[in-house]
Amino acid sequence: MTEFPLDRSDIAGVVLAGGRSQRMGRDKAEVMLGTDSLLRHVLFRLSPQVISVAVNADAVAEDVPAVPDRIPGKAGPMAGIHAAMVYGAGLPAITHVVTVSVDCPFFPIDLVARLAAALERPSQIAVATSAGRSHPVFGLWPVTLAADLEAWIATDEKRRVRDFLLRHDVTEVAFPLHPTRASLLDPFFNINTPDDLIEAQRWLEALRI
Ligand SMILES: Nc1nc2c(ncn2[C@@H]2O[C@H](COP(=O)(O)OP(=O)(O)OP(=O)(O)O)[C@@H](O)[C@H]2O)c(=O)[nH]1
Ligand SMILES: [Mg+2]
Repeated sequence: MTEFPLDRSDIAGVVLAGGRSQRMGRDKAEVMLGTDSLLRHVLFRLSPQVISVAVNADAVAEDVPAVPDRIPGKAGPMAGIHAAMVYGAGLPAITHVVTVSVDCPFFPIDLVARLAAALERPSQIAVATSAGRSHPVFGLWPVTLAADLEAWIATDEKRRVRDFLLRHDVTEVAFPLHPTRASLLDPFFNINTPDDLIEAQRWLEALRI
């Protein structure tokens, strides 16, 4: 039974890194931004926010558990979110998993605290928004939704995270843009291409005091 408010010890974090990185041309988890890989940036941000971390991928270079997809095929990030839910359900005392994407190194340091504070019911999902856009891979998910998500993925329509959310009780949490020395950084800035990586390097510089 979920007790509210949720506490850090109720939540496991899973980094979604199971994509093909086709636009980048090499595994985004291992791409370097400054002196660290994108995966290390994301793990540094996520680890203080949750009781334990894992990575949704077949194998991981860091010393954290790998949580492979359990559903083959074209479910995309939904397969990763499903694997995260099943993983969380198997851990003692975990009621929720938070998912973040390996290609967003600047996500908020209060992501989990704010998503958790927004939840009003055990079955509710919290997702992040910024600048009026929602970021459904940055979600806080009850692990009890795993079977429902698996059944939904198994039907043949086109599957998008947004469509799954439309069928559920969802609360959206708006995060502000982050002031830097240059201009305002969207904390969910997403690195897909080599050009995005160059832009991320500029943001990293702008964030340094
Ligand atoms: N588990 C899993 N995660 C995925 C899959 N496809 C994408 N993702 C994840 O979803 C998030 C957003 O995906 P994209 O930005 O499209 O990343 P990507 O698919 O690796 O990159 P592209 O091949 O260039 O589209 C990333 O965290 C990916 O790792 C998939 O098939 N399985
Ligand atoms: Mg993709």
